[in-house]
Amino acid sequence: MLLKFTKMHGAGNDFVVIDLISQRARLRSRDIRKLADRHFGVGCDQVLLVEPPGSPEVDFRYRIFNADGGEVEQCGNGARCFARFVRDKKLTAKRDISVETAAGIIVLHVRENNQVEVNMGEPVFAPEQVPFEAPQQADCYAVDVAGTELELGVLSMGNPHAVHRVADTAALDLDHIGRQLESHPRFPQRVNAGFMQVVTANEINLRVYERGVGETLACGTGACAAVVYGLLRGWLSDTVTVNLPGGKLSISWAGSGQPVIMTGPTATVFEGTIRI
Ligand SMILES: N[C@@H](CCC[C@H](N)C(=O)O)C(=O)O
Repeated sequence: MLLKFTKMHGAGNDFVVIDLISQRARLRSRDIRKLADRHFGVGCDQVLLVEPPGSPEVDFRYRIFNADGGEVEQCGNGARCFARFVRDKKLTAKRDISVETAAGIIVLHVRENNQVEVNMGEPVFAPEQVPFEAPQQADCYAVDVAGTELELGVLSMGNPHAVHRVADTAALDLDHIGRQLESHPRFPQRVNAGFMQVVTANEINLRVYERGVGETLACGTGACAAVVYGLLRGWLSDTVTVNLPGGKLSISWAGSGQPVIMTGPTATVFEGTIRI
């Protein structure tokens, strides 16, 4: 079967986006892994599926698969590319687009300058909902990772995140520590592992070892999680520029009971067809 796709990225976090409204296909886990493979396929961190809505309350259904073939609940950079894609393909003319994800409904707003603002919903801290094994909820947790005790913020942005503050993100051996944290036994569904350096109260540097992928050039939900954790610890103010290896995101959070708002760029790289 020939499948049409679009290659996109948001701050370097790259995607193969597939329109399953205008074409029909059933993608198996091995098809996703092939699409994501940087040598034998197209290459991406995540495959995003654009599907018709399951209910009249929303405009589209948005499904996300990591490069390892596993379906996941949320992807922030992907959400921005999703909004750009459905407008470029004329699947909608709306600037406010509501989409159903495995983590609930999120709302995407396409600005005049093509930057997309996403209401990512409220962060969730209850350990059992992350999920994370802990006797009770706390602002931070001491977790032994490969023989080193790390102080971690743990929360869900629809998907699980652990965040650790470091003095210098450039000095990290992320492949080692990120891999160990991603599959730590206290995270039964594994975790996205973020390492943040506070530059000022309005700026951080962040590197993320993503669950099911490895280090990515940017992680939107990871940026949200880092800012939420930094704000709760009193290190950050309510609007923060997050410098990631592939670009910048702006994250705002007004505190408990409020949604996290993420703004950032999107880009289309090329379009193609692949035999699956
Ligand atoms: N790149 C993402 C997150 C993608 C999913 C993640 N790897 C997971 O397994 O939860 C983003 O921009 O948020």
